Amino acid sequence: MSDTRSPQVLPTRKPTQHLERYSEADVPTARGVLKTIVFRDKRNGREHVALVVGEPKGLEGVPVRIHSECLTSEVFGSLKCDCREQLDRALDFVTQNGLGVVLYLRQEGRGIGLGNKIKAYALQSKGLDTYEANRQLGFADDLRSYDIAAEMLRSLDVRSVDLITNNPLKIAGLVEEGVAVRRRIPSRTEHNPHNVDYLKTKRERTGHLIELFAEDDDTEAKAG
Ligand SMILES: Nc1nc2c(ncn2[C@@H]2O[C@H](COP(=O)(O)OP(=O)(O)OP(=O)(O)O)[C@@H](O)[C@H]2O)c(=O)[nH]1
Ligand SMILES: [Zn+2]
Repeated sequence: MSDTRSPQVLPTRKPTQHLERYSEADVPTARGVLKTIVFRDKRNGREHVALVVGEPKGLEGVPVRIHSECLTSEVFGSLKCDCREQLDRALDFVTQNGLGVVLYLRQEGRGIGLGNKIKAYALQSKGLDTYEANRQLGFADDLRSYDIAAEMLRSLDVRSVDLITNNPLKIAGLVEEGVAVRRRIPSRTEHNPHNVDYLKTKRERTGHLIELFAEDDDTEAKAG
């Protein structure tokens, strides 16, 4: 992953306080020790996790991945999306860097939940794309909110973030919640025959900054 500078936008929204910092412990993993902090949402009891490497307190430009739960890929190895690989790459990055935070948010299926995501997959197997399937089920394209992530970052006293993402709406959502985003770090993953349409749809419908093919690099190089 390499750094791509983007201008910082000033925060706009008043901070919320929905989370209780509930528990924390050091957890040994194959990549090294991850300080694991659980936050509980007082509104619904949902538990979100901050995995912390190093001491980000008071620092600017902390590498941060805000990752939305995807049980199907992360636990069962589904090839329909690139979530598991994005999580793996982000954990590689922060552990090798010796500093960084991965926020693991329980917003499965962009917020519609596991059961509805599987309903959406059933519709996709009949030809709908990921957003059309959501709409047919009566949901908006993306139900996630970034107030939770912003609150977690405030609790960790992270001053500004270098965000590991391809999603410009995620950057905008965070800034709106008062997080200073210093730059974007692209989240590069491989495509496969099962997820290539999903990745293309994200790129076309929500402007995800994904390079899928070799010619994408050529186009960018020519444009630049
Ligand atoms: N509703 C729905 N959710 C999906 C589908 N495929 C993956 N997801 C969920 O999408 C979430 C990940 O969001 P993405 O839009 O892939 O990526 P992002 O987090 O917005 O952007 P990045 O930061 O670049 O990864 C996870 O919670 C997945 O469970 C789908 O077909 N339908
Ligand atoms: Zn996924």
